[in-house]
Amino acid sequence: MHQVVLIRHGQSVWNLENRFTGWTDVDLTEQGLMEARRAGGLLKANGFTFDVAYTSVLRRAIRTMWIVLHEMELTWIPEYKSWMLNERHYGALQGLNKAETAAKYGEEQVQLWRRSVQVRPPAMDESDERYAGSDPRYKHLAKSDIPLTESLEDTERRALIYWHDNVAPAIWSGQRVLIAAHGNTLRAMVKYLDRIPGDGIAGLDIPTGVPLVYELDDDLNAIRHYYLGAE
Ligand SMILES: O=C(O)[C@@H](CO)OP(=O)(O)O
Repeated sequence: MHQVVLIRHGQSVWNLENRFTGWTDVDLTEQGLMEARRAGGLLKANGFTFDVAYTSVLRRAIRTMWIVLHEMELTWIPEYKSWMLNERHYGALQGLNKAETAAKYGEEQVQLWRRSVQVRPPAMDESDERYAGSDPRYKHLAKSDIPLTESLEDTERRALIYWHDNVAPAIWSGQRVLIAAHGNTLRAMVKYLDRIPGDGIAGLDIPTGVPLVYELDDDLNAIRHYYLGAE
């Protein structure tokens, strides 16, 4: 049996302010830092350990991974960062308040943007100062890979390329893997691991800073999953 532990970053400043975040690089709040410390402590107390860790290029996930590894006395293990594990790109909605946007466009429309598998939020313009193409961390990307908006399905496509190219081989080689990522990247992985068809994932939200343990068979099909230390 194989095992992989997924963790969504701790509460971020924009989680707290209820703003669409996506690729915006906001930091953790005090509560988020505490959630990450608690997660690391819980993993250690429950006998977990890791050989390798993966995260996005966004500081809320990176910092969560670092804190978890620090608490576990595992800061020495190899860690890899990739834009492919970034949060779903929220297009032109990035930065807007979710409640104000719902008041303007209606709850139903905002729910579609947030939780539909295929619907993309309104796209950002390339001339927008928030455009990721002007951020040095994405300068090595092909222009066609730099999103202007993404559906959950788009996010799933890139996250699974990363899974198949990097994570699955590590698991198969016997390494114990930690992935610190984001609400929608992890929803996309859960959708894949649990083979949830269509819009079946719509009602699933992943809490911040709680380790989600997946036990996998030799073909990396999920056998069971559980949250560690969740009430
Ligand atoms: O704003 C975001 O990027 C995400 C995660 O916080 O929000 P949502 O819950 O709408 O997917």
